[in-house]
Amino acid sequence: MFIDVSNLKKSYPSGVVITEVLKGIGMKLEKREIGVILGPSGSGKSTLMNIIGGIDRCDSGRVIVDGIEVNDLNDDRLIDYRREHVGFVFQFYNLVPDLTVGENIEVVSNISKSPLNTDEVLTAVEMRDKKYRFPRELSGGEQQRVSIARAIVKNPKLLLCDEPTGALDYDTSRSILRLLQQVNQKYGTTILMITHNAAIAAMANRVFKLRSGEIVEETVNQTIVPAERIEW
Ligand SMILES: Nc1ncnc2c1ncn2[C@@H]1O[C@H](COP(=O)(O)OP(=O)(O)OP(=O)(O)O)[C@@H](O)[C@H]1O
Repeated sequence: MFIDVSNLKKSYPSGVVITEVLKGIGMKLEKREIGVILGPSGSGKSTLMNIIGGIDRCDSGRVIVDGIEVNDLNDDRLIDYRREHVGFVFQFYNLVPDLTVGENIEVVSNISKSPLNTDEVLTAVEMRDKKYRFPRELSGGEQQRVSIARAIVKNPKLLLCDEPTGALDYDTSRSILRLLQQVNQKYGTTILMITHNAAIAAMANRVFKLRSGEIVEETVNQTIVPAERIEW
């Protein structure tokens, strides 16, 4: 099992009370699968993803990613884990405005152990011809393509996407989802994606529905729908 989460709990203090945001989550995802997390706002989706990605820590429970017991890592090892194994894509692209597209990717590849070639990933996301542009010269969809290139250049085992199409229009969203499916197939990257859009679940192997910090439904799709055929 590539991702194996069990009995994961996390609370945050809010004022004088402590709110339990994750109430004993269990979930599994196989290597090379795409998993989608659905759930209403505030249900704990980002918290769960951030703990799997080593951005945040759980209070109790276990998170094992490709044999690495993430919850046991000290701070230095957690940084190494994030740097070597996990790519992140967020709703907002977080590109460095003063660097070109190519440079935005190279800042990551320069600190990676076994990076892919910058031109290769730019070609994979169909942005090779925009290598010398600055982020402000790109559309939202193009910026998201660059942020996906930046996430995959380190050749991560795991790509975590938090509402990757949240700021994009319909057609652009579908092209980004198609790109994520291509990355999954081309590089064998396991992908876990948060979305509000239930239609997107059709492109996933497994779908986890989260409500108030609990997984209330898990679906295994027998047929995976290509992103370009998904409509909403
Ligand atoms: N650092 C934090 N400190 C305190 N409370 C937090 C913190 N991070 C998240 N929370 C709370 O935890 C709950 C779950 O937040 P989370 O961001 O995981 O939900 P979500 O399902 O991803 O929501 P959305 O779809 O709106 O992004 C929310 O009530 C939020 O206010």
